[in-house]
Amino acid sequence: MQQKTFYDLGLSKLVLQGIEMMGYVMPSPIQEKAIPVLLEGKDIIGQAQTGTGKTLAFGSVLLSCIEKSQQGVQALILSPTRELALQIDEELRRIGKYTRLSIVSVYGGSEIEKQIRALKKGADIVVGTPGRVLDLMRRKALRLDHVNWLVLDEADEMLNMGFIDDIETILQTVPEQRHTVLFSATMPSDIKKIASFYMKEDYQHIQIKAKTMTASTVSQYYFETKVNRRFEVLCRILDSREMDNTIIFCKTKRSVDEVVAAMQQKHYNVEAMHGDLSQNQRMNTLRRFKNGQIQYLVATDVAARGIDVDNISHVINYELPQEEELYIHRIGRTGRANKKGEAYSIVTAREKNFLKAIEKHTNSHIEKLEIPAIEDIFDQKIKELLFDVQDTVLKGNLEPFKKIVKDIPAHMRNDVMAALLAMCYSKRVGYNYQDIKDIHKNEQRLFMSVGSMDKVNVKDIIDFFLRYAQISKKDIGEITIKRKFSFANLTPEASQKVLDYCYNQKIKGRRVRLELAQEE
Ligand SMILES: Nc1ncnc2c1ncn2[C@@H]1O[C@H](COP(=O)(O)OP(=O)(O)OP(=O)(O)O)[C@@H](O)[C@H]1O
Ligand SMILES: [Mg+2]
Repeated sequence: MQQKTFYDLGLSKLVLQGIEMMGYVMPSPIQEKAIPVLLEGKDIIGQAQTGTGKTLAFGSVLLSCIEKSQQGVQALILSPTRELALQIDEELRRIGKYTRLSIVSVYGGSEIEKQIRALKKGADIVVGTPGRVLDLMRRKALRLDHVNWLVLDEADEMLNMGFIDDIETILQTVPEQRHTVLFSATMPSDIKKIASFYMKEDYQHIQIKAKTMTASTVSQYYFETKVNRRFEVLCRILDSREMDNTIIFCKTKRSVDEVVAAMQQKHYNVEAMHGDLSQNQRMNTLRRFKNGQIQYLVATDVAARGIDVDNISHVINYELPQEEELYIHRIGRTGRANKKGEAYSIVTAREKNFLKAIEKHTNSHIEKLEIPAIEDIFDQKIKELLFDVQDTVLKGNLEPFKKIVKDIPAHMRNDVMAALLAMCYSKRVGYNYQDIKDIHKNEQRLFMSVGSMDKVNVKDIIDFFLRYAQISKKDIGEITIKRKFSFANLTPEASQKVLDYCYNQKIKGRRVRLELAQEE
């Protein structure tokens, strides 16, 4: 059977024009199946893997069916987060570019007055988060009595405990004679039961069956490590791989902040994303991430559902999520619209069982990888360096430098080139190659020492700091070891270096404390 094009589905001419402008030719499987049924007027639960175009599946139908009228809001789309509401709004505007329907999005953390004014001007479609929708209803700025289409995006999340009361209240004011449309990549059976309660009896569950529940284009791996080595493993992954945009997920806001601070100390281009940040900060961060100004985003699960950034090459679970479903949504931020992506999870021995449960639940294979070695980091960084060299050659304007090269005796050029590479290398990674090898060797010993105060091998630690901070023994005066360490008489720069190091490795706050005291 020949695959259908968008023209075969029954969408309106203006919507087809919009889709054409977006550059899409073939509908995805969920679009092909769901659009005709929705156009017939049936209620549906649409379930398909992450990144397979569910937004356009419902968006194109709403925009085809709704006609401009003065009656009030005709469609309400609810989403669990502000970012997602805004993203749906943007996608609808692209699809509906030629329809002249007015779309207003409403979400918390943003000036309500502005949203009230926008609604007053007349909205055909409203996209919003439940909290803000309720608020606007109570202020009588948003009336839902002409709503004919109700869409719950990320339906299972919306019908979950956290949102259900709000959804119930909203539903009581939406006319019963309406189309109810639910979409998500996941639909646990207990939630499906709740869902059916809100839908017409003859609703259809349209499910695009795939071998796995996780996106087929995402390869999944895990690294096993000890709890206190998580950050080190994260850095090794980041340093040994070629990555575009990458999202790193943590369980709590606090660990997001900790990871971001530690990464920034190491000069990664990284920002945080979680619910405690202001709406402006969140929007700003997401925008900069989307246009590539930020390479790494460390986030809680607020960024797990629905967020569509097209150049995310990797997702890393710094910590596993609470639920199996969330794993599916998290790693679904990569491998979207048929692109390839990779997902890594950093797990401890204790979490292995849960990882196995995720594998079983999603019917996917999560392959174990060895923690990247220093040599892997070396290979990757040299590759990046040589790439930059190539770029510089292409850009040209090297005449003054070429003159110098000419003067270097031929038999020395190899050495000089190697030295130049070594210099660039140490600049790029912060230390020279031999040193990193030693640091990592000692670091392991240090980590072992961290656990038990009594057995700390003081000499190892001191040697290690001497090497790292590139200071000589004479820079250090007395070292007192009581219940705390005290490095007396360090030069301020040396102190700073040691402090930076401690901070990086998150020894700070653990049982070993290094106290740096200046001479009195
Ligand atoms: N027919 C199509 N051809 C190519 N790209 C498409 C098509 N339909 C949608 N897309 C694009 O694919 C990307 C993913 O779509 P969308 O965000 O709707 O996925 P989703 O199924 O809702 O995923 P999630 O479960 O993560 O919310 C978007 O950038 C969208 O514009
Ligand atoms: Mg979606």
